[in-house]
Amino acid sequence: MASYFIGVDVGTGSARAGVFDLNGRMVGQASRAIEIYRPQADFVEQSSDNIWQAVCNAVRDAINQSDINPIQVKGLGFDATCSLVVLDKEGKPLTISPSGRSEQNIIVWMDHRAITQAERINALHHRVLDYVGGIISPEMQTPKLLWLKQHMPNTWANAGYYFDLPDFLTWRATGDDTRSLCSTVCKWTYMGHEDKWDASYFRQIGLEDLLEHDAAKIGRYVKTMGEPLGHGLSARAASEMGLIPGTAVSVSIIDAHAGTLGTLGASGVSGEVADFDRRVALIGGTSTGHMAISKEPRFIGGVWGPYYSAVLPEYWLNEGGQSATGALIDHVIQSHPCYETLLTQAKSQGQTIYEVLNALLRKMAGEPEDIAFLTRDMHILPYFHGNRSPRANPTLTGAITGLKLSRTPEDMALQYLATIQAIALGTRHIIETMNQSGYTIDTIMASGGGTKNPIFVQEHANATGCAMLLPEESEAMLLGGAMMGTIAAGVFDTFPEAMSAMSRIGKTVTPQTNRIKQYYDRKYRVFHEMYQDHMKYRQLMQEDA
Ligand SMILES: Nc1ncnc2c1ncn2[C@@H]1O[C@H](COP(=O)(O)OP(=O)(O)O)[C@@H](O)[C@H]1O
Ligand SMILES: O=C(CO)[C@@H](O)[C@@H](O)COP(=O)(O)O
Repeated sequence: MASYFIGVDVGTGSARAGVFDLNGRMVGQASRAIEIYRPQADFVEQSSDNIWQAVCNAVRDAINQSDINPIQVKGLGFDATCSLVVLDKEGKPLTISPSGRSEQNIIVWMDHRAITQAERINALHHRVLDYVGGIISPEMQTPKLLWLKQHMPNTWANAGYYFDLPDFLTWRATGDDTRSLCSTVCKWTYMGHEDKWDASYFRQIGLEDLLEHDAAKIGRYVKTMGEPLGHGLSARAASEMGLIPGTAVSVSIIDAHAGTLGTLGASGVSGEVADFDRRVALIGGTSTGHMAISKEPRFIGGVWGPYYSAVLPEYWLNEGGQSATGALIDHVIQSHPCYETLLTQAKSQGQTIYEVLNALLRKMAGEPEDIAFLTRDMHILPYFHGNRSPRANPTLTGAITGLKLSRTPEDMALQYLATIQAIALGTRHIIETMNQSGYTIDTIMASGGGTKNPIFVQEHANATGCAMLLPEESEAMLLGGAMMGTIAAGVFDTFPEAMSAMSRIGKTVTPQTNRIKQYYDRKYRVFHEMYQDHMKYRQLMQEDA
């Protein structure tokens, strides 16, 4: 009987499961929506019970769809967004919300309630900040924990566990509360290269209580991805998922990092080999992550990391990112007066709204090579949810120039295109910054929901001048999770082995023409000027105050 491996991926909008064979071919897949609450501006919350239920249902559906016997499943790997889960001492959900509802027990990664706490931490210039790009982000866990301590003393007093969402999932699956090196290094300031928490940091920021009892609440045991947890799947979780108790479960990973496992080492039919200095993995979902790895630590201001062994053992990860990309595209189109009309049209044609907008752009341009030029007079500064990299400023905001008194579908298509182009220019800015610090990136290994969109992919190639390599298996996060399951089950010994057996390049998209390159060079200048103008406005208004 053939063996199969399951990857579970919890993104911002849904929980997904995929069943894979040892060649990395997916034989079954399912997805379930998850709830999201926004009780006030900058607050974004979820429920760990709701997410666990969605995970179990997705796993059951994926197995049914794949038509395999659960006994053939030999290993599982979980990935998820790096959101903060809070449980009481019995392991029950504990509120983190102004609503007071215990179901709302997750502060989602994109929540910006802790901007003040992050600023306070940054003012201390502690050495752990050297390992997060020089500036801690309110999207990371220690500012959020500080916010909780200051604003929700009851929750603070009653909390028994603080988990990164991926680690919550493996704890719920196995009963083992070991934490992942990926989450703890990337989001919790664990010093992976020294294999310890830095007590002086926790003391300085006022969270020294978290290190009591061997840091039991935030991570007493920290292990590398691929290591098996406890005795595998517990009887309870196995019955919830329709699997066999004892099935191997790997230490978890963050979603973008699983996408990196699923793509960064992929080989190609034309003999492409993985040169990690030249490759960046781009995971385009609600946000976008830009992941590059090196043998030596590279300290790049405004780019998260260097993170030791956060994706591949003994490699340092530099993680660039944009906090709102898919979320920004959706925000711009959903805010347009033509949204409902185009959505109805898309549904009646059995298409997505992106397909309808892409078709409209093709019609407006005449030739596919002319699409980029449609926005000569429309430019967007894409910092609607701050800038994660390389400016590392969560307080920045967005801007659009070139608006008219127009409310036509064509006008909506232009705003949609200009948004994609601005996001692509943000990626160019991040790659340029990485290339000033030792990388020679000219190849983007692309995955995530945004890369289902051919215009998103083509405009990223045009704006950056890089080749976009799309994996044969588009669900790269699920594949990365399944790879971890193969290692936990002892099928492969190392990630490079699993990567070369299970991931392949499917398609390459290259920049279109030299004329488009020159056009994007000009748009890139506008992109920078818009930021400078934005800062000038701020300065002017501060003088006014
Ligand atoms: N079929 C599609 N065509 C174009 N864009 C898509 C498609 N599906 C998803 N997207 C884009 O991808 C984003 C979500 O990506 P996804 O990887 O599913 O998200 P997450 O992992 O954050 O839950 C959406 O906001 C949307 O912009
Ligand atoms: O911070 C990170 C990754 O390190 C977040 O952007 C990430 O977890 C959110 O992922 P999605 O955009 O939902 O795929």
